[in-house]
Amino acid sequence: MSLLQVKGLRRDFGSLRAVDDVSFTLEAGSILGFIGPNGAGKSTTLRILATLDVPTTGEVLLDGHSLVDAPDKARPLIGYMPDRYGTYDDVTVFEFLDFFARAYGLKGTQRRERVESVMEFTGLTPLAQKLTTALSKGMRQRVALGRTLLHDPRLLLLDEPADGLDPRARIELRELLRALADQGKAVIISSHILTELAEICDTCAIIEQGRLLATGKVEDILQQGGGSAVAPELTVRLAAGAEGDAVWARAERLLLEQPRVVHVAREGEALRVRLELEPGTGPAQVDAAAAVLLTALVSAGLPVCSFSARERNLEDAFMTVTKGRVA
Ligand SMILES: Nc1ncnc2c1ncn2[C@@H]1O[C@H](COP(=O)(O)OP(=O)(O)OP(=O)(O)O)[C@@H](O)[C@H]1O
Repeated sequence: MSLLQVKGLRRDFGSLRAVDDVSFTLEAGSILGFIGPNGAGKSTTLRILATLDVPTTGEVLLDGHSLVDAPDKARPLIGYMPDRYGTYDDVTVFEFLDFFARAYGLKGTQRRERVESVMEFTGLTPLAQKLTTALSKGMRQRVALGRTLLHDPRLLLLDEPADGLDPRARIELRELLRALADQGKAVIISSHILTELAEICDTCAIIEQGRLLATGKVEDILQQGGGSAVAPELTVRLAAGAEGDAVWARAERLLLEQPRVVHVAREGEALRVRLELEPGTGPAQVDAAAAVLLTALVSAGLPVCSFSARERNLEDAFMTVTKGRVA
């Protein structure tokens, strides 16, 4: 049985249906990316999963306990990090975590050990005596994550945890979440930053206007709707040398004369080439089309120094699944 089972979840706010018939399951040890634009219903769904709200209809089972009928049994299993989390003035990292550990009912040595182990895991030990208000956003966010881990929950619900983090803090967050999944925790992370989710998640769910448009393994979603595993876009780099712009212009003209090429644009030191291929085209046909272009460029004496097809990414899949209706 899956750790989390969400069945036909619906949440109406007056006449607005914020969550509309959402169903999915999540296994222990896996990370689900919850993707959708602003207002899609991500936070509402996560709040219901955190037992902070109740669905209009539908059912959620966590380790067999109904979140609607027996929230008290499910709560100890849940760690929830909302999209806006506060810290208190004049409180150190240790005091902040210790306060919440008390709230979770931990006592004495057990409490101290738990706070220390959470600080160790999140890399906060050297900052234990720093005021939380003096921390960077990335570090404050680790404190918030640490707070959700104090009672060792089995399901982690993280609402836009990567929002506003710099690239380094994002990578570090990714590593922390992977380590938590490796410990057997199930993680749901919502975001509108698609590329980032692709790297971190095992499965993903795309939501728009309250409805799930696609769910499944990231690889399967990448294939969905687009028909091909590889986006028909190529990147060509030239060793243009002294001739410079003339070489780029020649390559651009030549590429535009080739069959299937619909668009060529210079981007810095590369040409991006878009192809038009029939729906259902597979990677082999994309490769064949690319080979024709490479042969044409080399035969014309153009100094190609790199030539690659761009992998279809989650952003492409999102645009296909939502039919480009949302940005
Ligand atoms: N308490 C509420 N009362 C009325 N409407 C609400 C309430 N909470 C959310 N909504 C509405 O429900 C819809 C879904 O909101 P939700 O916050 O779940 O979206 P989201 O995907 O998390 O977006 P964001 O990334 O902007 O937080 C929105 O139209 C929102 O205005």
